[in-house]
Amino acid sequence: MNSGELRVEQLLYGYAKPLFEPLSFHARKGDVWAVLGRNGLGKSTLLDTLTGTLKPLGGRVENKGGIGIVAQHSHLPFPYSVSDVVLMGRAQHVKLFSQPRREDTQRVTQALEQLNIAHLASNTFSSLSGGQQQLVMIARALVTASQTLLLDEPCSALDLANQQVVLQLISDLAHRQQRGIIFTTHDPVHALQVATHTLLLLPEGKWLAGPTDSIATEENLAQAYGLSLRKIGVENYATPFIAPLFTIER
Ligand SMILES: Nc1ncnc2c1ncn2[C@@H]1O[C@H](COP(=O)(O)OP(=O)(O)OP(=O)(O)O)[C@@H](O)[C@H]1O
Repeated sequence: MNSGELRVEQLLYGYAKPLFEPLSFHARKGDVWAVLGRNGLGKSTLLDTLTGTLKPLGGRVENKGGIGIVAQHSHLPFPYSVSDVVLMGRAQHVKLFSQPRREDTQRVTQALEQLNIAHLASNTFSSLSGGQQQLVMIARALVTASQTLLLDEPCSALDLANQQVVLQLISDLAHRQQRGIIFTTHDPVHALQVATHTLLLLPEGKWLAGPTDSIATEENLAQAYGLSLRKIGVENYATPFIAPLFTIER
């Protein structure tokens, strides 16, 4: 197994009983996996199981190179500055009670610049908006050594432009740095834009996993969301949009 790989075999996960039929998929380095599915179906619980926070009820999760996670919401108990929060991502590199090296602080500055939040470096993390906090936690993930990164709804609090910044970073992390990425989202367009592979969680414990083109089809998405929808192409633009065929009654 290569660094940055994550293999899930016959995994049963959940709380009192499994949420899904045995789940198997293989995220290789350089892959971007999107996890799609309705509210409360088990996306966050899956990520918690992959990191080992939650014990599997059966089956196996194998990983090489370490797993880092960007949670949906982060509460920090002390008034840390934004740059300190990102520096925590270098914990494996900075020895306890020693000063960070120049390389560590450079990486932190670079990550803040990549996310267009360098101007917030000395602000207190808890004083930021939800979306700004989300960007800081993604910056922290950028500077970690973990070769597999899990991101729980990384775009949920972001405006349209910042969603694209984060999706571009996800793509860069996979393709340029050859990390393995798994992210959850409620927007199937995000999967179509950046995910090489998709895990689609369906009702009644069913699931589908494989290359995004073959999984995120109109038919499968309609089944997942219980809604008719169409993929609509835009000229000179690679990614189709998803339009729900739903009319609001007035
Ligand atoms: N600590 C817990 N103990 C028992 N059941 C839980 C616990 N946390 C979550 N659940 C249940 O597990 C199921 C999956 O929850 P999870 O948070 O993984 O869903 P999700 O797909 O991430 O949802 P959303 O899209 O709304 O964020 C839900 O039915 C939820 O009520």
